[in-house]
Amino acid sequence: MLTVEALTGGYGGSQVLFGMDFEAGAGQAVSLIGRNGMGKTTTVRTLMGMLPARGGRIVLQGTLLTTLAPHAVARLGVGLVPEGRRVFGSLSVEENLLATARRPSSAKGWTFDRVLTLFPRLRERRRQSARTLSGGEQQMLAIGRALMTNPLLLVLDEATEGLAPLIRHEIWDCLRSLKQEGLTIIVIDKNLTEMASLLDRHHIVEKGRVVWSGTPDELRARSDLAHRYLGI
Ligand SMILES: Nc1ncnc2c1ncn2[C@@H]1O[C@H](COP(=O)(O)OP(=O)(O)OP(=O)(O)O)[C@@H](O)[C@H]1O
Repeated sequence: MLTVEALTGGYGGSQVLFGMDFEAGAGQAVSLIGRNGMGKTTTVRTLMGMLPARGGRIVLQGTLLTTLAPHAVARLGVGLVPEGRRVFGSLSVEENLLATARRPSSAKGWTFDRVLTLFPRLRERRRQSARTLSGGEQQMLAIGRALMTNPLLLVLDEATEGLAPLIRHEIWDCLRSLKQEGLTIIVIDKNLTEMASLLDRHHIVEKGRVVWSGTPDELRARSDLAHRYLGI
């Protein structure tokens, strides 16, 4: 579905990605984990076309993404829930959702009504401006906005950061049901235990490359890895 091969990139004079390699099969959920500053968000920005790749390839269902602009990547079916929940604060919940809406390609696609059914809290607050929502509600809105683009691949960068445990559980439940519907998911997150039941595979990122990958069970059995690469 998605293949990232030997990807290099960075900002101006500083190289951050030194040959990222990973895959997400159709309908799989995979993680990028690792300590701060190791290149996870930079990988996401490069995948989305927000930063140019300097080398390597990103291929989505046979299409090379590496040279495409962000709007073209989004149109091919990659939906991003960015770090820091960037919703439009002055717009209402409804306006935020309609701003990214794309006509569903099938009857099963995401519509305004379906997103509000997934997140009933947003239905109650549909006319409220986004900046007055709680952190958890803004995160639900950020996920809802990404779903309104009817993605094939959903990428979540620290989607549960700073949220209360109960709200985090709601978000994981939502991601599990999206996966059951066949969506492919990439998550960057620090909650290893909570994400385990969603994920098929973890990828540990260290200094701009994947240094280990395996199932959540395999990671659980390797406390040395968690200590060395995740600082746990
Ligand atoms: N806009 C930028 N300009 C220059 N350097 C940047 C920029 N954004 C990030 N970096 C640097 O790139 C490196 C990787 O950052 P990145 O955000 O990809 O890490 P990360 O693994 O996602 O960590 P975190 O969990 O802290 O977000 C860091 O050294 C960071 O300081």
